[in-house]
Amino acid sequence: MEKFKNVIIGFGKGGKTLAKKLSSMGESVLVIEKSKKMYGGTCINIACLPSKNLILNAERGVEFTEAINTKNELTSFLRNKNYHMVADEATAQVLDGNAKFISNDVIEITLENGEKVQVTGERIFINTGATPVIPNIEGIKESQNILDSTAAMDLANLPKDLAIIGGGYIGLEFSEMFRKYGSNVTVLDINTTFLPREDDDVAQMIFSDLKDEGITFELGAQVQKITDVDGKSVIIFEQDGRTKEVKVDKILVASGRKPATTNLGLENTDIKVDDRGAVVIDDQLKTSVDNVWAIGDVKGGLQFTYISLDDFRIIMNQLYGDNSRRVSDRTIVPYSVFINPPLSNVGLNEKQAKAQGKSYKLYKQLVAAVPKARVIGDTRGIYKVLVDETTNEILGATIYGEESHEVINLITLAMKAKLPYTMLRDQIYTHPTMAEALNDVLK
Ligand SMILES: Cc1cc2nc3c(=O)[nH]c(=O)nc-3n(C[C@H](O)[C@H](O)[C@H](O)COP(=O)(O)OP(=O)(O)OC[C@H]3O[C@@H](n4cnc5c(N)ncnc54)[C@H](O)[C@@H]3O)c2cc1C
Ligand SMILES: NC(=O)c1ccc[n+]([C@@H]2O[C@H](COP(=O)([O-])OP(=O)(O)OC[C@H]3O[C@@H](n4cnc5c(N)ncnc54)[C@H](O)[C@@H]3O)[C@@H](O)[C@H]2O)c1
Repeated sequence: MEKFKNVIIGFGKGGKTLAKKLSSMGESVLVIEKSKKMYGGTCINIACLPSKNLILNAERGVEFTEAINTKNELTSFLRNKNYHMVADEATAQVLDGNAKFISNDVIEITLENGEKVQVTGERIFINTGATPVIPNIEGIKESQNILDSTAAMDLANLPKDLAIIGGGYIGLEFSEMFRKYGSNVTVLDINTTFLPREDDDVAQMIFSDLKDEGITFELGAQVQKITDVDGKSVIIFEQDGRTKEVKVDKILVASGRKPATTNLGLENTDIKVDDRGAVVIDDQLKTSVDNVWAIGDVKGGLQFTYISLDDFRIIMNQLYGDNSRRVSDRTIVPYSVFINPPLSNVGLNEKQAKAQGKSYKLYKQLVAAVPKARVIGDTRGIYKVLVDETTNEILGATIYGEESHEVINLITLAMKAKLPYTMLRDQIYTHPTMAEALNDVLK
């Protein structure tokens, strides 16, 4: 049985970065990836980058099938680049196959031709990502019109009528994207509140803007049954005690993603998983077995590419650094939902600050007051920044507005560096930019 210093299961963000780093240091590294179409992992092939490319091209008015072709060219370029980034290292190897633990330190790989090989690793890293949750709805398995986000980005034709089950990250980003390409879109969410974690005023603005774009929302919708009729699908759902239905060409299921641990053979090991199937880790990403770590979505918690990348940093710091990094020191994590304009957040919003009993000063301003928003021609949205009354440090910010996905990183930096909010207020910014709004917002 071949032994490697490092075995990485799954070509995910953290894993590939680790593979590149460790092999460039001369260590032997084996990366096992079950699909040739997934070299480089989820983000570049079927998630962040293709979806944002499609979202942008929808904004630019590109026709749907042309946009899908452009997206395919992009992913194929990135896949090839990512493969070579690892495989071209002298001490690294990429093996195509499905990996499964058969003991704490032995992994069996089923190759494409059905042949099985076993390897062992001095260190093993699980980086298998997450897969869509398919809710238990009558008829969902039988319907020919069900899509996950991957299939939705590979459609040959634009669906005239599209339903989306789930109004979270994927549901919102895809609803707007398909609407812009020309589909009639209905979003069904089981929750009665739209974006329940966001402040009510922000959620209300987004809700009204998306509805103005022509998207239909059915909140508090309990989907009961899906039936295919003449090539279309009828979705029956309960809402406020009434039975309703919607007939569509395709149904995108976007009701969450769960850690990819099924069929990984973890039952053959002492690696613990929680009741949601996530690999249980300690504060340094170690599993319950010595020398086995988990990276990225597979360990549960926040599902973002940049979290997987930061997992890589924690592991490198442990193996070759001063061993100071911990998962629990990752307290300031921003996010952006790439609707248009984007919604971005870092730290506490008002709802959370109130729930925690924090006293805060609130600075807020409508995007309409920002010159750059006029230049862009989209004045929708709001800036909200919460400041600690005693320390003057920023507790959190929500920006719904053009380029918020860039501006939020500036605020994140200020929070991380524990800068007083006055530093951002009095900063010299280039003009015209959305960032310069902080001069006025924080007054
Ligand atoms: C549509 C969509 C849009 C998203 N947009 C964003 C965004 O804008 N920004 C953001 O930060 N995040 C976004 N995310 C989330 C982001 O994609 C994930 O958090 C991130 O890709 C997780 O990376 P990872 O390192 O956990 O592993 P992944 O990149 O998921 O890699 C796991 C790899 O393991 C392989 N694998 C699985 N099981 C096995 C096995 N048994 N043997 C061998 N190989 C195996 C898989 O084929 C896969 O290539 C999005 C997700 C989706 C679905
Ligand atoms: N911009 C980004 O960073 C980005 C973009 C896309 C995805 N992602 C990541 O991918 C993950 C998965 O995205 P997602 O949108 O699938 O999950 P999500 O958790 O964001 O949203 C799931 C939604 O589905 C609803 N839901 C659940 N079960 C339902 C049911 N039976 N019927 C109707 N509605 C139901 C929930 O109420 C929720 O609103 C996210 O958690 C996020 O971390 C990130």
